[in-house]
Amino acid sequence: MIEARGLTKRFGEKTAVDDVTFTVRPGHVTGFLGPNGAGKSTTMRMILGLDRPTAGTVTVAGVRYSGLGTPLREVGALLDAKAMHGGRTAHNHLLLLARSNGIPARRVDEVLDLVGLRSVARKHARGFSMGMGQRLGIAAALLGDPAVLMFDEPVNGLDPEGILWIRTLMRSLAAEGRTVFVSSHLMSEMAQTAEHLVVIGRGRILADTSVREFIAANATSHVRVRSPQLGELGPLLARRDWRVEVDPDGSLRVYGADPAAVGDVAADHGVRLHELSPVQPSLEEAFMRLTGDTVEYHAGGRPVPPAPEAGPVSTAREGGAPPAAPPPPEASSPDLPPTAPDGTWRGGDA
Ligand SMILES: Nc1ncnc2c1ncn2[C@@H]1O[C@H](COP(=O)(O)OP(=O)(O)OP(=O)(O)O)[C@@H](O)[C@H]1O
Repeated sequence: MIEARGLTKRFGEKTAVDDVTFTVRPGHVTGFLGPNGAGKSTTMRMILGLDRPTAGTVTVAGVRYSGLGTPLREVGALLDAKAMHGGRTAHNHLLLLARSNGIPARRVDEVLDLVGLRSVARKHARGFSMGMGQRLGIAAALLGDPAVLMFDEPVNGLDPEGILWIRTLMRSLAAEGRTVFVSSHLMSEMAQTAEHLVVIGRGRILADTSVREFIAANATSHVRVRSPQLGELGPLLARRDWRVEVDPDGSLRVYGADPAAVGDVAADHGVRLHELSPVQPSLEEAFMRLTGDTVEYHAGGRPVPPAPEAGPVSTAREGGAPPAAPPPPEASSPDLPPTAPDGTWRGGDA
């Protein structure tokens, strides 16, 4: 268990972590999400005693990191896989760590086996690929067989096989009853790995909830519709109590309706459909919606799709408007009547 209470870190004028309180529980993978600069690494560094909190406390198994006699036996962490001594062999690197934490030398071979590095155990780590470096970092984290594990961006730079391996490993470590806390920018990956989320933005907790509840609270399902007669169909759908948006590829998103109801409207008016499919919201969509106005570093890219006006938003939201609506379709098809500036249809008069 990791417990942060009122945890705060200021670097001069900059408040990197701002009065953060959360608990990471054993038995499932907890994802730690936030835009760049949100305060994830600083929080993890404070958990590991690498940064001293300006205020508040954080404990592992009820004890501050500095109070842990043999820390590797309590908490294993992968913060920066490149931070190891490249001049040592993988075996020696782990052996030194084991000795300084009172861990028997035989455990080195066990973890090398576990991460698949046994065959390169006597090679210098400086010659390792990114994936091998990550595996060695994970071997170090597992060395003391700790009940608490933390991984900062563990799948960074890994190939699909490596990503799958880490996902399976994290889930099995959690299934053994360990506390697994992992940060990542890869939403699709987190959606498959984590059951619980702690979301941070500009140093503050934005959400602390299950993945399922997080998606339900911050994004809404819709029906995707493609038709060669969108010019007729769009206004017909918009006359209902549904919100209809046009995607850049010319398909429609219908919020508030189920596919059967949309299909019935089309059939009643003799409109042909080429696609009618329910779309479940993704973790990425929910994350972008919740954190959109906490992002510190923006690229000039396409804004996130909006959820319906009446759609639920997280009660943990710090305030401020949801992210901007998408622009109208770039190239208007002859079959598409004009849309409103927010990309929605104005029903009733087309
Ligand atoms: N040693 C430091 N000195 C000054 N500012 C710092 C220091 N470390 C972090 N910061 C600032 O604190 C904020 C939080 O940084 P942090 O690295 O914790 O964010 P993060 O969520 O891990 O970001 P990323 O996803 O980009 O890794 C940022 O604005 C960062 O510039």
